[in-house]
Amino acid sequence: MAEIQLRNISKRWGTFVGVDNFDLTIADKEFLVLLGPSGCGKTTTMRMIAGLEDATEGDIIVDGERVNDKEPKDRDVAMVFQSYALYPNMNVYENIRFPLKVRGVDTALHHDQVMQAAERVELLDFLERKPAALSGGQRQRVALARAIVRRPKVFLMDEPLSNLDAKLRVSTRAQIKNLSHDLAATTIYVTHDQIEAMTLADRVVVMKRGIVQQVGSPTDIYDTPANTFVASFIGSPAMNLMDGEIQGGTFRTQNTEIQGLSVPDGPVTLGFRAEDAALALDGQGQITAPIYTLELLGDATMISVRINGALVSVKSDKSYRAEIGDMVSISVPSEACHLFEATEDGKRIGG
Ligand SMILES: Nc1ncnc2c1ncn2[C@@H]1O[C@H](COP(=O)(O)OP(=O)(O)OP(=O)(O)O)[C@@H](O)[C@H]1O
Repeated sequence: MAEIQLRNISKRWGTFVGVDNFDLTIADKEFLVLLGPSGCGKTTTMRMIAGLEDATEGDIIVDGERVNDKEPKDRDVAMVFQSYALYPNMNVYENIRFPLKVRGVDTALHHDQVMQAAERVELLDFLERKPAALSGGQRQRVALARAIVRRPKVFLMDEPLSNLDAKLRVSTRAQIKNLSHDLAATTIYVTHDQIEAMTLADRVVVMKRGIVQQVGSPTDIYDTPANTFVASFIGSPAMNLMDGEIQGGTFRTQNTEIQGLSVPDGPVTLGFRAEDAALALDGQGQITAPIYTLELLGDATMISVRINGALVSVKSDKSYRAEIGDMVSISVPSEACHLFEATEDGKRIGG
């Protein structure tokens, strides 16, 4: 059992604010992903939970107990980093065993626990090897085995997949999800990769410049982004965003007219996802513009036009053929539209 409460925690270095007023309760066994661009404060948040960084303000409470003043080794957390952090002179067996020694676990239990952890991540054939003689994926599995060997209450993982190639990332991602489920540990996972966040998380926290932008399930965040920053960070491609004016329920901007929107008159940013729009083969769509680029994705063709200098994309059939410069018409149903204030990171106001 490990419920983690972060009560208004902040981290400042002088006047610089790394994390601002982070307030969230992470449920027992939850898989929480901290997502955001480089420098947004993800790692700092995690280091405060681990005790590697002091919180300037706020309380960190694990299972009802305030742990701010506890040493990292006295918090029941295991960390996995991007850089593996293995001991080069120890073989795989000794690397996995190390946390048991440090924590003073009864020596008689070590062998069984190491073997179980190694088996769990398919390393039994590599126990004698030193880290230098392992591939990146194998090294990351050693780091995982070392984290699970003593069955901590909390796992903290900082971009554990970012040194792996694309294929290994997918299989290791699946392994992490499965491990976390089986071990029933509370997991906090840091990434700047929105696909990792969406596939792994029970809940995602999207951060920007130290400030939480939105907390929600992957579906919430995808379907109802709280502002244009979240809308443009989640999804591949990101949500199409266009600046324009609403007048009498109709949105207008360059080459675009979308009716049936129920927000007050004035400037707005309108968004929609590529898969929620379609090519209007009869030419009667809401956006009509020349094709800027076409991308073959295998299962679909992505067609993009440019509106006020920004790319607006729509997914079409994989057999669709056209040339750059051909005129296309795109149908955008009003129900597919998200409306945001026309400001930087504009707040959601409708849709
Ligand atoms: N010891 C420190 N002193 C001053 N500023 C720091 C210190 N550590 C981190 N920062 C700053 O705090 C901000 C948040 O850093 P953090 O490492 O948490 O970001 P991140 O979201 O994890 O980024 P990345 O994905 O690049 O690891 C950054 O602007 C960083 O430069």
